[in-house]
Amino acid sequence: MFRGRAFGLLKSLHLMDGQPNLACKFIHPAITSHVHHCQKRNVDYTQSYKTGPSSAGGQTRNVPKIMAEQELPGVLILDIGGTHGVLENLVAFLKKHFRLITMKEFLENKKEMSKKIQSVFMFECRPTIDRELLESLPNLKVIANSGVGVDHLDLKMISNFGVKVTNTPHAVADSTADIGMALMLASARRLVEGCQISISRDTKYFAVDWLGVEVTRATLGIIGMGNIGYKVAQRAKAFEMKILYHNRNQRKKEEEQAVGAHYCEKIEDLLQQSDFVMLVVNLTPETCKLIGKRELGLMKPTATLINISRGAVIDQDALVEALQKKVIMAAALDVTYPEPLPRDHPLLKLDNIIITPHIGTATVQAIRMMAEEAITNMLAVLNGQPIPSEVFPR
Ligand SMILES: O=C(O)[C@H](O)CO
Repeated sequence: MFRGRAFGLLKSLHLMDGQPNLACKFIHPAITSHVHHCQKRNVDYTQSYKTGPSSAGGQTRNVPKIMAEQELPGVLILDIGGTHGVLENLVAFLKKHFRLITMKEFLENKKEMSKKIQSVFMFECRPTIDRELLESLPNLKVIANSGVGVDHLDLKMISNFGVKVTNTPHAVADSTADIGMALMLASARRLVEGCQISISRDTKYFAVDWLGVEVTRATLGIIGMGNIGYKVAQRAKAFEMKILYHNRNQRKKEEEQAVGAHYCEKIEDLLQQSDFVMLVVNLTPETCKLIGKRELGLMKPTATLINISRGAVIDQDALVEALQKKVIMAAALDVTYPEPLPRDHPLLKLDNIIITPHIGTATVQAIRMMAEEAITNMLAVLNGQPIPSEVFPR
């Protein structure tokens, strides 16, 4: 079992002394649909920055045109923790146009700064956006979240303050789908146990006593066919898997055809037929504890449950019981509640589970794209332009 701390967090506040004056969009060319989305809105990508030296895998990235001839008095608060090396060049680029400060610095100079802040730029769940913070930022216009999940934000309360929220659904898709596949393969082929056997140099071990199952041609049930779910389906197709999916609101006919997926109107049908069930939904009041005792009981005893969405989508007590009693064969979770689990949590005592510390987007590429997508959204709001990815209160 693998446990650890979540990757470094980036959080920032963006302060503007005057009106925003960036002719902006900030985009990674690999986010194709996002780019198309922006191109339809006449975005001008005439600037670029280098993510690092080419010898170290650095690339040239197009960024939005910035009206450098205009005065740019903005202040951007940026706490990028462990991601500093990865975002170094992006930070240097931003520094040309904004003054950068940290959240700590903001809190220490709240009185002087609070009126200047127009945007909060956050990675993961930091900083905490509560009523007190919102009350201290009278000119706040946007909270640009790096990540697709916004369950840590009280959207209604934020909207009541007249503040917009944006997210990064495109930047996260590939890396999160990769983690879904990695968990599925690792669980099926018992990679973590295998690693432990190798490390302990267990001479009594024979592979035939210790078999996994194959992912190839197995049935995968994807719950939530959004950007990430679709990327999972594309990968599963390469493994010749039979792909079932269930969406609460919408059937996705185009995606279905592209990957040869079958739509299950009833989640029960998907649960009963799948060898692997992968959860890729947003956490909302409707999806909270979507998978409980009843749903686990519908799954095959040979099935594996994979969760790359949010921990609370599963009733964890029910999962513990199902794994203990072998109602299902195994689980592989990148998300739990809380994160990390307390040391004595029963999930951590099971041997038919893999748990990773919410690393779906913990890649160099994803972190950069998330920061870029968030900045694109942030600048769009500040400039009164169409917002590529706005999240609305429900
Ligand atoms: O919400 C997301 O996109 C991931 O959990 C990373 O923040």
